[in-house]
Amino acid sequence: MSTHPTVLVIGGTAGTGKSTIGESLVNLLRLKYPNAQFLEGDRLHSKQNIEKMSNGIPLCDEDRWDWLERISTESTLSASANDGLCIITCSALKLKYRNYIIDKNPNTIFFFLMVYASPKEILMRLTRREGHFMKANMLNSQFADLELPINNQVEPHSRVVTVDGRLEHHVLLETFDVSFELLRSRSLKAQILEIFELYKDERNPCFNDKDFKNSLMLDLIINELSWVNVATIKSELHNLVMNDFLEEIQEGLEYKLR
Ligand SMILES: Nc1ncnc2c1ncn2[C@@H]1O[C@H](COP(=O)(O)OP(=O)(O)OP(=O)(O)O)[C@@H](O)[C@H]1O
Ligand SMILES: O=C(O)[C@H](O)[C@@H](O)[C@H](O)[C@H](O)CO
Repeated sequence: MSTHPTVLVIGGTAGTGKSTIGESLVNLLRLKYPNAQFLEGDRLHSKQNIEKMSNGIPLCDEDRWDWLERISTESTLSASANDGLCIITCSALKLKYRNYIIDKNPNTIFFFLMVYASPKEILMRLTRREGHFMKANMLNSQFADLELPINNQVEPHSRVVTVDGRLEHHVLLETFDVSFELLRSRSLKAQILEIFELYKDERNPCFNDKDFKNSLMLDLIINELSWVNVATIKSELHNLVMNDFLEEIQEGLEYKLR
Protein backbone atom coordinates (compact mmCIF):
# COMPACT_ATOMS: atom_id res chain seq x y z
CA MET A 1 0.00 0.00 0.00
CA SER A 2 1.22 3.47 -0.85
CA THR A 3 2.56 5.70 1.88
CA HIS A 4 0.41 8.51 0.53
CA PRO A 5 -3.18 8.49 1.77
CA THR A 6 -5.75 9.89 -0.66
CA VAL A 7 -8.58 12.24 0.28
CA LEU A 8 -11.47 13.25 -1.92
CA VAL A 9 -12.93 16.54 -0.68
CA ILE A 10 -16.49 17.29 -1.79
CA GLY A 11 -16.70 21.08 -1.84
CA GLY A 12 -19.11 23.87 -2.74
CA THR A 13 -21.43 26.35 -1.08
CA ALA A 14 -23.99 25.34 1.53
CA GLY A 15 -26.86 23.31 0.11
CA THR A 16 -25.27 22.08 -3.13
CA GLY A 17 -25.71 18.47 -2.02
CA LYS A 18 -22.21 17.70 -0.69
CA SER A 19 -23.45 15.42 2.10
CA THR A 20 -26.04 13.70 -0.08
CA ILE A 21 -23.42 13.04 -2.77
CA GLY A 22 -20.66 12.03 -0.31
CA GLU A 23 -22.83 9.42 1.41
CA SER A 24 -23.75 7.74 -1.88
CA LEU A 25 -20.34 8.11 -3.42
CA VAL A 26 -18.57 6.34 -0.58
CA ASN A 27 -20.81 3.31 -1.10
CA LEU A 28 -19.86 3.16 -4.76
CA LEU A 29 -16.17 3.67 -4.09
CA ARG A 30 -16.23 0.88 -1.48
CA LEU A 31 -16.36 -1.53 -4.41
CA LYS A 32 -12.68 -0.73 -4.79
CA TYR A 33 -11.81 0.57 -1.29
CA PRO A 34 -13.99 -1.61 1.00
CA ASN A 35 -13.17 0.20 4.25
CA ALA A 36 -13.15 3.80 2.98
CA GLN A 37 -14.99 6.19 5.30
CA PHE A 38 -17.16 9.21 4.62
CA LEU A 39 -16.63 12.12 7.03
CA GLU A 40 -19.04 15.03 7.44
CA GLY A 41 -16.83 18.12 7.56
CA ASP A 42 -19.49 20.20 9.36
CA ARG A 43 -18.93 17.97 12.42
CA LEU A 44 -15.41 19.38 12.71
CA HIS A 45 -16.56 22.99 13.13
CA SER A 46 -16.00 24.60 16.53
CA LYS A 47 -19.01 25.44 18.69
CA GLN A 48 -18.35 29.13 18.04
CA ASN A 49 -18.46 28.62 14.28
CA ILE A 50 -21.75 26.73 14.46
CA GLU A 51 -23.18 29.43 16.71
CA LYS A 52 -22.10 32.15 14.31
CA MET A 53 -23.62 30.42 11.29
CA SER A 54 -26.81 29.60 13.21
CA ASN A 55 -27.14 33.31 13.97
CA GLY A 56 -26.79 34.19 10.30
CA ILE A 57 -23.24 35.57 10.67
CA PRO A 58 -20.93 34.42 7.86
CA LEU A 59 -17.57 32.88 8.80
CA CYS A 60 -14.45 34.86 7.97
CA ASP A 61 -10.99 33.52 7.09
CA GLU A 62 -9.86 33.55 10.75
CA ASP A 63 -12.87 31.43 11.73
CA ARG A 64 -12.04 28.90 9.09
CA TRP A 65 -8.28 28.15 9.40
CA ASP A 66 -8.46 25.80 12.42
CA TRP A 67 -11.44 24.04 10.92
CA LEU A 68 -9.62 23.56 7.59
CA GLU A 69 -6.64 22.13 9.44
CA ARG A 70 -8.91 19.62 11.17
CA ILE A 71 -10.44 18.71 7.80
CA SER A 72 -6.95 18.05 6.42
CA THR A 73 -5.72 16.03 9.40
CA GLU A 74 -8.84 14.03 10.28
CA SER A 75 -9.33 12.96 6.67
CA THR A 76 -5.67 12.00 6.39
CA LEU A 77 -5.90 9.87 9.55
CA SER A 78 -9.05 8.20 8.31
CA ALA A 79 -7.56 7.46 4.88
CA SER A 80 -4.38 6.06 6.44
CA ALA A 81 -6.41 3.69 8.60
CA ASN A 82 -8.90 2.60 5.93
CA ASP A 83 -7.53 1.33 2.63
CA GLY A 84 -5.84 4.65 1.87
CA LEU A 85 -9.01 6.57 0.95
CA CYS A 86 -11.31 9.03 2.71
CA ILE A 87 -14.18 11.15 1.40
CA ILE A 88 -14.96 14.31 3.32
CA THR A 89 -17.30 17.27 2.83
CA CYS A 90 -15.89 20.77 3.25
CA SER A 91 -17.10 23.91 1.52
CA ALA A 92 -13.43 24.77 0.61
CA LEU A 93 -14.80 27.88 -1.07
CA LYS A 94 -11.57 29.72 -1.82
CA LEU A 95 -8.40 28.67 -3.60
CA LYS A 96 -6.35 29.57 -0.54
CA TYR A 97 -8.50 27.25 1.61
CA ARG A 98 -7.90 24.34 -0.76
CA ASN A 99 -4.18 25.08 -0.76
CA TYR A 100 -4.20 25.28 3.04
CA ILE A 101 -5.78 21.83 3.30
CA ILE A 102 -3.10 20.48 0.96
CA ASP A 103 -0.24 22.23 2.79
CA LYS A 104 -1.26 20.99 6.23
CA ASN A 105 -0.62 17.37 5.22
CA PRO A 106 1.82 17.43 2.33
CA ASN A 107 2.14 13.67 2.30
CA THR A 108 -1.54 13.24 1.51
CA ILE A 109 -2.93 13.44 -1.99
CA PHE A 110 -5.99 15.69 -1.94
CA PHE A 111 -8.54 15.92 -4.74
CA PHE A 112 -11.36 18.46 -4.77
CA LEU A 113 -14.68 17.72 -6.38
CA MET A 114 -16.53 21.03 -6.25
CA VAL A 115 -20.29 20.84 -6.58
CA TYR A 116 -21.91 23.94 -8.04
CA ALA A 117 -25.57 24.95 -7.93
CA SER A 118 -26.84 28.43 -8.87
CA PRO A 119 -28.00 30.90 -6.17
CA LYS A 120 -31.58 30.35 -7.37
CA GLU A 121 -31.36 26.57 -6.86
CA ILE A 122 -29.62 26.97 -3.48
CA LEU A 123 -32.21 29.46 -2.28
CA MET A 124 -34.95 26.96 -3.07
CA ARG A 125 -33.15 24.13 -1.28
CA LEU A 126 -32.14 26.05 1.83
CA THR A 127 -35.62 27.51 2.21
CA ARG A 128 -37.09 24.01 2.09
CA ARG A 129 -34.48 22.29 4.29
CA GLU A 130 -35.41 21.85 7.94
CA GLY A 131 -33.36 21.26 11.08
CA HIS A 132 -30.06 22.60 9.74
CA PHE A 133 -28.08 25.52 11.19
CA MET A 134 -27.32 26.98 7.76
CA LYS A 135 -30.28 29.07 6.61
CA ALA A 136 -31.06 30.86 3.35
CA ASN A 137 -29.88 34.22 4.76
CA MET A 138 -26.28 32.97 4.33
CA LEU A 139 -26.61 32.57 0.60
CA ASN A 140 -25.05 35.88 -0.51
CA SER A 141 -21.94 35.52 1.64
CA GLN A 142 -21.39 31.94 0.45
CA PHE A 143 -21.46 33.04 -3.20
CA ALA A 144 -19.31 36.10 -2.46
CA ASP A 145 -16.60 33.77 -1.13
CA LEU A 146 -16.91 31.10 -3.80
CA GLU A 147 -13.88 30.74 -6.08
CA LEU A 148 -14.44 27.78 -8.36
CA PRO A 149 -11.32 26.07 -9.68
CA ILE A 150 -11.50 27.09 -13.31
CA ASN A 151 -7.87 26.84 -14.25
CA ASN A 152 -6.57 23.34 -14.81
CA GLN A 153 -2.96 24.59 -14.71
CA VAL A 154 -3.41 26.06 -11.24
CA GLU A 155 -5.60 23.31 -9.81
CA PRO A 156 -5.12 20.11 -11.80
CA HIS A 157 -6.37 18.16 -8.79
CA SER A 158 -9.84 19.81 -8.84
CA ARG A 159 -13.02 19.38 -10.86
CA VAL A 160 -16.40 21.13 -10.94
CA VAL A 161 -19.73 19.31 -11.28
CA THR A 162 -22.82 21.45 -11.94
CA VAL A 163 -26.09 20.18 -10.53
CA ASP A 164 -28.73 22.70 -11.65
CA GLY A 165 -31.79 21.22 -13.28
CA ARG A 166 -30.40 17.69 -13.19
CA LEU A 167 -31.76 14.55 -11.65
CA GLU A 168 -30.09 13.37 -8.48
CA HIS A 169 -28.89 10.07 -9.94
CA HIS A 170 -27.39 11.83 -12.99
CA VAL A 171 -25.40 14.06 -10.67
CA LEU A 172 -24.25 11.06 -8.68
CA LEU A 173 -23.16 9.19 -11.79
CA GLU A 174 -21.15 12.18 -12.97
CA THR A 175 -19.50 12.65 -9.59
CA PHE A 176 -18.67 8.94 -9.59
CA ASP A 177 -17.04 9.21 -13.05
CA VAL A 178 -15.12 12.31 -12.05
CA SER A 179 -13.95 10.73 -8.78
CA PHE A 180 -12.79 7.68 -10.61
CA GLU A 181 -10.84 9.78 -13.09
CA LEU A 182 -9.24 11.72 -10.21
CA LEU A 183 -8.37 8.56 -8.29
CA ARG A 184 -6.86 7.07 -11.39
CA SER A 185 -4.58 10.08 -11.76
CA ARG A 186 -3.61 9.47 -8.14
CA SER A 187 -1.39 6.61 -9.06
CA LEU A 188 0.83 8.89 -11.13
CA LYS A 189 1.20 11.50 -8.42
CA ALA A 190 1.81 8.90 -5.74
CA GLN A 191 4.43 7.18 -7.82
CA ILE A 192 6.20 10.45 -8.59
CA LEU A 193 6.21 11.28 -4.89
CA GLU A 194 7.48 7.87 -3.91
CA ILE A 195 10.28 7.94 -6.45
CA PHE A 196 11.15 11.47 -5.42
CA GLU A 197 11.46 10.27 -1.83
CA LEU A 198 13.77 7.52 -2.94
CA TYR A 199 16.02 10.14 -4.54
CA LYS A 200 15.95 12.27 -1.46
CA ASP A 201 17.50 9.45 0.53
CA GLU A 202 21.18 10.16 0.07
CA ARG A 203 22.15 6.74 1.32
CA ASN A 204 20.60 5.34 -1.81
CA PRO A 205 23.36 4.66 -4.36
CA CYS A 206 21.09 5.82 -7.19
CA PHE A 207 20.75 9.26 -5.67
CA ASN A 208 23.53 10.84 -7.65
CA ASP A 209 22.92 9.01 -10.86
CA LYS A 210 21.06 11.51 -12.97
CA ASP A 211 20.64 9.22 -15.97
CA PHE A 212 19.08 6.58 -13.80
CA LYS A 213 16.74 9.15 -12.26
CA ASN A 214 15.65 10.50 -15.61
CA SER A 215 15.09 7.20 -17.32
CA LEU A 216 13.03 5.90 -14.42
CA MET A 217 11.01 9.07 -14.33
CA LEU A 218 10.44 9.06 -18.06
CA ASP A 219 9.32 5.44 -18.08
CA LEU A 220 6.92 6.19 -15.31
CA ILE A 221 5.45 9.20 -17.04
CA ILE A 222 5.29 7.77 -20.53
CA ASN A 223 3.50 4.66 -19.26
CA GLU A 224 0.74 6.80 -17.89
CA LEU A 225 0.48 9.16 -20.86
CA SER A 226 -2.48 7.47 -22.44
CA TRP A 227 -4.82 8.91 -19.88
CA VAL A 228 -3.15 11.74 -18.02
CA ASN A 229 -2.73 15.10 -19.68
CA VAL A 230 0.69 16.58 -20.13
CA ALA A 231 -0.21 19.83 -18.38
CA THR A 232 -1.06 17.84 -15.26
CA ILE A 233 2.26 16.03 -15.31
CA LYS A 234 4.19 19.25 -15.79
CA SER A 235 2.36 20.99 -13.02
CA GLU A 236 2.88 18.03 -10.66
CA LEU A 237 6.58 18.14 -11.39
CA HIS A 238 6.64 21.84 -10.64
CA ASN A 239 4.74 21.25 -7.42
CA LEU A 240 7.27 18.70 -6.35
CA VAL A 241 10.12 21.12 -6.99
CA MET A 242 11.78 18.76 -9.36
CA ASN A 243 13.09 21.68 -11.33
CA ASP A 244 16.56 20.22 -11.38
CA PHE A 245 15.56 17.72 -13.99
CA LEU A 246 12.27 19.18 -15.16
CA GLU A 247 13.75 20.43 -18.42
CA GLU A 248 15.05 17.06 -19.44
CA ILE A 249 11.78 15.40 -18.63
CA GLN A 250 9.90 17.95 -20.69
CA GLU A 251 12.22 17.31 -23.62
CA GLY A 252 11.62 13.60 -23.21
CA LEU A 253 7.88 14.13 -23.12
CA GLU A 254 7.89 16.28 -26.22
CA TYR A 255 9.99 13.70 -28.04
CA LYS A 256 7.64 10.87 -27.08
CA LEU A 257 4.61 12.88 -28.09
CA ARG A 258 5.85 13.65 -31.60
N1 LIG B 1 -29.54 16.53 -6.63
C1 LIG B 1 -30.42 17.09 -5.79
N2 LIG B 1 -31.59 17.57 -6.25
C2 LIG B 1 -32.45 18.18 -5.43
N3 LIG B 1 -32.26 18.34 -4.10
C3 LIG B 1 -31.13 17.85 -3.58
C4 LIG B 1 -30.14 17.21 -4.38
N4 LIG B 1 -29.12 16.85 -3.57
C5 LIG B 1 -29.44 17.28 -2.34
N5 LIG B 1 -30.64 17.86 -2.33
C6 LIG B 1 -31.32 18.49 -1.20
O1 LIG B 1 -30.68 19.75 -1.00
C7 LIG B 1 -30.49 20.01 0.40
C8 LIG B 1 -29.02 20.17 0.68
O2 LIG B 1 -28.36 18.94 0.50
P1 LIG B 1 -27.11 18.55 1.39
O3 LIG B 1 -27.43 18.71 2.83
O4 LIG B 1 -26.61 17.24 0.91
O5 LIG B 1 -26.12 19.73 0.93
P2 LIG B 1 -24.75 20.19 1.56
O6 LIG B 1 -23.97 20.78 0.46
O7 LIG B 1 -24.13 19.07 2.32
O8 LIG B 1 -25.24 21.30 2.54
P3 LIG B 1 -24.48 21.97 3.78
O9 LIG B 1 -23.11 22.30 3.36
O10 LIG B 1 -25.30 23.18 4.02
O11 LIG B 1 -24.54 20.99 4.90
C9 LIG B 1 -31.10 18.82 1.13
O12 LIG B 1 -32.39 19.19 1.55
C10 LIG B 1 -31.13 17.71 0.09
O13 LIG B 1 -32.18 16.82 0.31
O1 LIG C 1 -17.18 27.77 4.84
C1 LIG C 1 -18.29 27.97 5.33
O2 LIG C 1 -18.90 29.04 5.27
C2 LIG C 1 -18.97 26.84 6.00
O3 LIG C 1 -18.21 25.71 5.92
C3 LIG C 1 -20.30 26.50 5.42
O4 LIG C 1 -20.23 26.32 4.06
C4 LIG C 1 -20.92 25.37 6.19
O5 LIG C 1 -20.01 24.62 6.95
C5 LIG C 1 -21.63 24.29 5.49
O6 LIG C 1 -21.58 24.22 4.18
C6 LIG C 1 -22.94 24.10 6.21
O7 LIG C 1 -24.03 24.42 5.53
